[in-house]
Amino acid sequence: MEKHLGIGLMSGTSLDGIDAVLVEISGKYTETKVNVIDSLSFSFPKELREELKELCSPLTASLENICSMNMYLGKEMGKIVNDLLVKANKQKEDVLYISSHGQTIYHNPAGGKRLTAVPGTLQIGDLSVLSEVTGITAVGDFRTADMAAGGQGAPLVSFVDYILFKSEKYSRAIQNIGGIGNVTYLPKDGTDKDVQSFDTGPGNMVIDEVVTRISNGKENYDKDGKLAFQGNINTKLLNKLLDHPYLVIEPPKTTGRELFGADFVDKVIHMAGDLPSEDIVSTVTAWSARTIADSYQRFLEVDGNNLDEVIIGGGGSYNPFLMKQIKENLPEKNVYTHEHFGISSDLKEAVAFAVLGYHCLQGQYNQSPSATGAKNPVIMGKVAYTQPGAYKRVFSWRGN
Ligand SMILES: Nc1ncnc2c1ncn2[C@@H]1O[C@H](COP(=O)(O)OP(=O)(O)OP(=O)(O)O)[C@@H](O)[C@H]1O
Ligand SMILES: CC(=O)N[C@H]1[C@@H]2OC[C@@H](O2)[C@@H](O)[C@@H]1O[C@H](C)C(=O)O
Repeated sequence: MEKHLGIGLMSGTSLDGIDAVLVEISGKYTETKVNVIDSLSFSFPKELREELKELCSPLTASLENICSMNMYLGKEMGKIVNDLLVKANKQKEDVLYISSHGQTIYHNPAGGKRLTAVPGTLQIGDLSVLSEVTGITAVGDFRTADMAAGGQGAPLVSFVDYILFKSEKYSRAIQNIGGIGNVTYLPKDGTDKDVQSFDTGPGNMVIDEVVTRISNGKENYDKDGKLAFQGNINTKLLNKLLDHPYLVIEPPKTTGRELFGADFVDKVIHMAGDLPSEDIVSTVTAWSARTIADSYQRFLEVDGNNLDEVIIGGGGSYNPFLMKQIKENLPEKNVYTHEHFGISSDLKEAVAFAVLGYHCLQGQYNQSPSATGAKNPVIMGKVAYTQPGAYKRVFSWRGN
C-alpha cells in the first residue's frame, strides 16, 4: 500500500498552543496505518492567549481582530510546519498535505432564536495562508461539513477512536481531557454505527481559568495538580457545580468556552465566597472528574451496555489529582492513559486530524453520524493549495 507523509496540526480549546505531528500514513478507514515520525509543540505566548480568549466571547470579540487573527494564525501555523520539517530533515516536496483543526473561537450547535441564527462553528487559522507559507496543500475546516448534515460539528475524533481502539473483548470509553472533556464509547464488538460520543463537560478549562485568576496571571494551569493537592474539596461548592444544566442534557451534545469560559468562572469565584484559593482549585478539579464519571453512568451504562476500560488522553491525563479523582469515581473500571496503548496523550488529536485530512483527500467519509448526530455521513474538510507544485503533488496521487 502506498505510504505518504502528512502533517497534523491541533490547536485546542485550552488555548495552550499548537501541536504539530509528522506522520507516515497509508490506507483508509479500518485499514488506516499511521505512525508518528516527529513532532513539535508551540506554546502560545501569554499575550496571544489573552487575545484569543477575548475573541472567544461575544462580549469582548471584535470583527477586526477576528479578521486579522485568522490570517495571523494561518501564518504562525505555517511557520511551525516549516520548523517541524527542518527538525525532521524533510523538504516540503516530501509531504503530501497538512491537515489543520484550526482554532475554535465560537461553537454554537444549538443556534439562536433569530431566523438567521442557525447552528454554526468557527475555526480560524486560514488554510490559504498556511498553504502559501509552507508550499504544501492544506486541509481543514472540518466541523462545518458535519453541521451541514445536521450534526453537532463535534466530537470528530470519535471516527479515529473507532479505527484505533475498537475491541472484540472490551467495551471502552476513550476520554479526552483537553479544555473540554469528550468521550467516545465503543461497545465490545460493536460496529461503526454503535459509536457514541459527546462532550462530558469541562475538562481543564475551568481549572486553568481559576488558576490564572488566583495567580494574577502568573500561572495558567495547575501543573501536576500541585494546588489541588494542597486544598480540600468543598462539598457544598461541588454540589452546586454538579447542578450545572449541561450535565443532564441527553447526548449527542457538545460545548465549549461559550458555557465554561471566563464568564462562567466569574460565577464560580462568586459562589466560592471566601474559600481558600487551593480549595477552589481542588473543588473544580474534583468537579471535572465527577462530570466524566457521572456521564458514563448516566448516558453510557444504560440499556444493558457495560463499560470495562477507560482510556484517558489530552493534557488532563498529566494532572495526577484529576486522574486520582477519576479513578476514585470509577472504582470498578480499568483506567489507562493513551500511553498504555503506545499513543502519546499529547499528540493524539494532532494525529487524529492527520487521519481525517488524509480521508478528505481520498474522497472518503471521515465522520461518524452516530457520534455527532448528523443525518448522514459526509466527507469533512476543505482543501487549499496556492501554488501549482502543491496542487500537482496531491492530484497526481489517486488515493484509492
Ligand atoms: N503537567 C500537567 N499538570 C496539570 N495539567 C496539565 C499538565 N499538562 C497539561 N495539562 C493541562 O492540559 C491542558 C492542555 O490540554 P490539551 O492540549 O489536551 O487541550 P486542547 O487540545 O487545547 O483542548 P481540546 O481537546 O478541548 O480542544 C492544559 O491547559 C492544562 O490544563
Ligand atoms: C468545537 C470544538 O472545537 N470542540 C472541541 C472541544 O475540545 C474537546 C471537545 O470540545 C471536542 O468536542 C472538540 O474537539 C475534539 C478534537 C473533537 O472534535 O473530537
